Amino acid sequence: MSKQTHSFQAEVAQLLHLVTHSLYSNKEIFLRELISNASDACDKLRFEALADPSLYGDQPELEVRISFDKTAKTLTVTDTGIGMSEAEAIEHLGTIAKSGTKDFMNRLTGDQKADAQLIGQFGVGFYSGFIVADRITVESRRAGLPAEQGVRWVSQGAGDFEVETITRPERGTSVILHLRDDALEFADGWKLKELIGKYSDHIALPIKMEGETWEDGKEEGQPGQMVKTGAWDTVNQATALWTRPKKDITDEQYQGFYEQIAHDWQPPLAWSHNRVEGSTEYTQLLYVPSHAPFDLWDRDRKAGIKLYVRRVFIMDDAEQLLPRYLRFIKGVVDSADLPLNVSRELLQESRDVRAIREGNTRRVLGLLEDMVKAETAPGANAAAADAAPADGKVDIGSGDSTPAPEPTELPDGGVTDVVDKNEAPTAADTAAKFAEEQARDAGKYATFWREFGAVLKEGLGEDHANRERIAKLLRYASTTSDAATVSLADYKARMKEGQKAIYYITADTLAAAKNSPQLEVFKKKGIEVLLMTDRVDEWSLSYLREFDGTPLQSVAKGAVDLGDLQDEAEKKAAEEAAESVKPLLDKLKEALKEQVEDVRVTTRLVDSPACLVVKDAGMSMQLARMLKQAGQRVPDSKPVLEINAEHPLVKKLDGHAHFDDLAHILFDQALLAEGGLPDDPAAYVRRVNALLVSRAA
Ligand SMILES: Nc1ncnc2c1ncn2[C@@H]1O[C@H](COP(=O)(O)OP(=O)(O)OP(=O)(O)O)[C@@H](O)[C@H]1O
Repeated sequence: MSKQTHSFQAEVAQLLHLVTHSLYSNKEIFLRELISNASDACDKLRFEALADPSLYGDQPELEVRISFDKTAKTLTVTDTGIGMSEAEAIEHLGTIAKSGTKDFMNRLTGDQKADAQLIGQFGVGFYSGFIVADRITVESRRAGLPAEQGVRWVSQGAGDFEVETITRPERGTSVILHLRDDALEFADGWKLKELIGKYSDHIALPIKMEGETWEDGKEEGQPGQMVKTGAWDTVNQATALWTRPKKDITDEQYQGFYEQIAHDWQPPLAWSHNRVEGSTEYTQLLYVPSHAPFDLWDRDRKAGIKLYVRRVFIMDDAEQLLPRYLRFIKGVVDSADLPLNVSRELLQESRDVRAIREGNTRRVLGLLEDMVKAETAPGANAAAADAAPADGKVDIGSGDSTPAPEPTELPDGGVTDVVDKNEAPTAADTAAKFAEEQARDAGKYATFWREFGAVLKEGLGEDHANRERIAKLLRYASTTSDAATVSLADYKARMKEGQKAIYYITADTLAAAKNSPQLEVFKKKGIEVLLMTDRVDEWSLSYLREFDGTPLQSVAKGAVDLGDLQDEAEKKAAEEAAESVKPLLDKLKEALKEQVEDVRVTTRLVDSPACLVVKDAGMSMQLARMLKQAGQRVPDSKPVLEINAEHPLVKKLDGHAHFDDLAHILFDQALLAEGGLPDDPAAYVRRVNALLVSRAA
């Protein structure tokens, strides 16, 4: 077929412009992106070939070859992966299927470093080739298609690309970059090897380069040069990182692997690498990222765990391997038990998967607990070091050569971690290492909480089995701390003598929570109240009725019962006040019968005249508002108006000429004070103005 010219989808053209301009200062990332695509293509072939081994044809090797030609100014990345048919090349290299790409463009900041980090997350990988090339030729043949059905795709990275049919004897893809004059540094063996080591060492597939050797000039005075030997050498480690013994892996390598699988160039906060043995056998390598992705709140967001079965890549985003509330975790699970042809449907039913999921959950919670320990016990001693390594990293036995040491049974579920006992360090070593790790880890949990705390809270409702562990990890702001640093245990330790509950309030913002009239009596008595402002708080706390034997009590629900914190005299005064204003309460009830369920005297107010509360079992007004905003149906329920009998405004009410207006103003103000809006704001304004005028007159 003759050449056809196609236009890029408008978004691609726009993207190309952005990519080549904004990433120019970080040129070298193109190689990582192209190798990553080549590796994905090989993974795809390996997976499809499980069902149809003939796809391998006469080329069983899966590998990536990188070659360059200084004279022709080209750099070529070739893989023996799945390849592309002509239609696929047009589709995959000419359009962007992902809806996230628009988001990508909106997020480009002009700050080149930040933008470079975004590139991988949004899958604009291939186009990064245009940072260093003024023309890219892609030659490909899809596995299973005959040699005559190869395709050549050529583009200069502007508005269009050309496609023609070619004969290509080999399966797979070659991406040929025609280097720009200012990118010729990449047509160099040393440079390329350095970049492969930096970015792609952990690709579980051989990356090969042709060997070079020095040849002296043939004649006197002629300069020598490097010449190709014709032998292809593997230049990366080419073993799946998670199968290597932990002691052989450096922190930099763990971080490099994280970059590769998470497409995140900021180092993770912590990781945990274990082989688990027992009735279900698997290796897990799980990372806690240091920042939230842009789509953390997207309900359809992909999960971050890659599933392998005996080192064969099976799928990305295996959502069954961790509960949803840990969806921010990235990593790899390699199962020894699952069948290679496992499907997503099968995963849902598998007992092994359930065991892995539970094991992963425990491990992540353990990692978080270790971060907390590192924060709360600086300078811990060797005894603590014996109990737990600071970052939860546990030694792993060798994947291949060394037989795994005997595991010790853990009481909680039959899974075990393999600890290489032969390598046991001395107590002094451990203590020194632990102290060093702690210094490094200080502040990590605070970072974690800031980024992911709100997601972890979902676990209260989602994961009954681990609810207590999750509860210990929660952090809130409180009337003693604006920062979300107060744990429920801290709170309990500070409770007043005679205090029977952990008090909290939910609101839209910290300011609204802090200044809520409902807090007045708590402030007066110096009782700490937790301030909750996450949308998920109210819902999640409905699953946490108590912590360590102490009930949690919303200060905006039910009547305040400060129990022993109120002395007899106060109780008596309150009862008397209630009696004396009874006729007023009846009148208010009548005036506001459309708005409120009841009117009663309160002891929770000091400076404000009134506030609104809901009944003990009722949905808080804050949650009701949130649900309504989200378009959900909310059962109609009216709040209770509580009035402060000591307040001058309340005292003035009885017998006032504008009683009805005042009653409504009292109600609307109470609503405003706790973050709501009057049903009829104009009527509220009218009433206030009428009163102001009548006073002025
Ligand atoms: N070497 C290759 N072999 C086969 N298909 C490829 C190759 N390189 C790219 N493709 C196809 O082109 C598509 C677009 O590649 P691109 O790098 O732009 O995004 P991506 O790989 O999907 O995303 P990301 O870079 O985030 O992994 C790929 O999804 C794949 O289908």
